[in-house]
Amino acid sequence: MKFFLVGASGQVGWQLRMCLARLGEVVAPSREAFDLMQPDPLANAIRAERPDWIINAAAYTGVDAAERNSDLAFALNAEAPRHLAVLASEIGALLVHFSTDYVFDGNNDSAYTESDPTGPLNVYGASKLEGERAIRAFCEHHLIFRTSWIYSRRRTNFLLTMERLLAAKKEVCVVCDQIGAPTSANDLAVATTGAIEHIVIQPKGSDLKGFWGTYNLTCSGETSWHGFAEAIRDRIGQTGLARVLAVSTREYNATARRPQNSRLSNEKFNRMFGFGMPDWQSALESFYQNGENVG
Ligand SMILES: NC(=O)C1=CN([C@@H]2O[C@H](COP(=O)(O)OP(=O)(O)OC[C@H]3O[C@@H](n4cnc5c(N)ncnc54)[C@H](OP(=O)(O)O)[C@@H]3O)[C@@H](O)[C@H]2O)C=CC1
Ligand SMILES: Cc1cn([C@H]2C[C@H](O)[C@@H](COP(=O)(O)OP(=O)(O)O[C@H]3O[C@@H](C)C(=O)[C@@H](O)[C@H]3O)O2)c(=O)[nH]c1=O
Ligand SMILES: [Mg+2]
Repeated sequence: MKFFLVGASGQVGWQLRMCLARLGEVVAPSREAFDLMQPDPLANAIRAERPDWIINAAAYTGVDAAERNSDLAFALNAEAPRHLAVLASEIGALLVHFSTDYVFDGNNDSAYTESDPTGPLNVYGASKLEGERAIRAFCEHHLIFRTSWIYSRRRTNFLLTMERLLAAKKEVCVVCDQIGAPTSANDLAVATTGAIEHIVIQPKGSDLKGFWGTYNLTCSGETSWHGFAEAIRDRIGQTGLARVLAVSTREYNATARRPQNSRLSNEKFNRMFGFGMPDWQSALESFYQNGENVG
């Protein structure tokens, strides 16, 4: 089995490259080999490789920056997935794509299910929603995993920002009124690989139709960004770290609006694939105890 992985240098892509190798050959060209903004070289590379699966872990993930770089966000998060979906259909490949809690407006009282109405509050969320729609429209055999609050040792993420601020400052102000589930890139890659494996091992001739579609996929449980920051501080366990002060979304006043409720129900994924993600606290514990890429 052959996987063509786009975005292998990102948080999720990096972990996927290692996890997917368990199931088959992973072709993961570097950014130098192609740019998602130029669809032709990428299409040629994919046609030449003829992968069984195309995995898209690339995206424009700067949430605040997207507010002023809307064209770039839509090019990478909506146009590029559309090209990949058309191509996947053309060569008969199966397509895996990732989306976000930020497709929702956050006004729900309970955890979002896959069929709840969307309503992005920011450009990043709107561009990701358009990417989802393109994939559904152009490639029937797809898996879209909506995840949230990803952290890893790579690139930029809230955990790395907190580690830096906690060591450098006396006080760090963090919003306490946005609720969601921190999710380790490693756990997400393990679960994605497990889902693919579950499909691949279905008896020959099985109808796979029921598997295709959109799934929430996050660590289980919930906290606020403030709760996450406190947990990070506790896990670091050094003395002399900054205090974590709770502030409201209004007080923090970020550039982009973000949903108050980012909770995603994982019930559909757990039911369809027969396993689930760890809770966010034990995932964070394992991240600090064991590092990434174990187990
Ligand atoms: N980060 C998060 O908290 C969350 C992320 N997601 C989604 O999960 C997926 C993975 O996110 P994450 O791992 O954090 O992303 P990262 O920002 O860590 O990585 C982005 C990847 O996209 C690649 N990329 C960006 N622009 C281009 C381009 N023009 N051509 C080719 N490749 C490009 C980057 O390559 P390069 O190294 O060359 O820049 C990198 O490999 C995305 O779909 C994201 O929307 C969903 C919810 C939460
Ligand atoms: C750095 C920082 C952020 N915050 C707030 C701002 C915001 O409401 C929240 C998170 O801020 P960040 O900018 O770190 O994270 P953000 O870029 O909003 O993270 C999002 O990224 C995209 C890609 C996703 O898909 C989402 O699931 C989510 O992970 O925490 C503080 O309150 N204090 C701080 O010191
Ligand atoms: Mg950010």
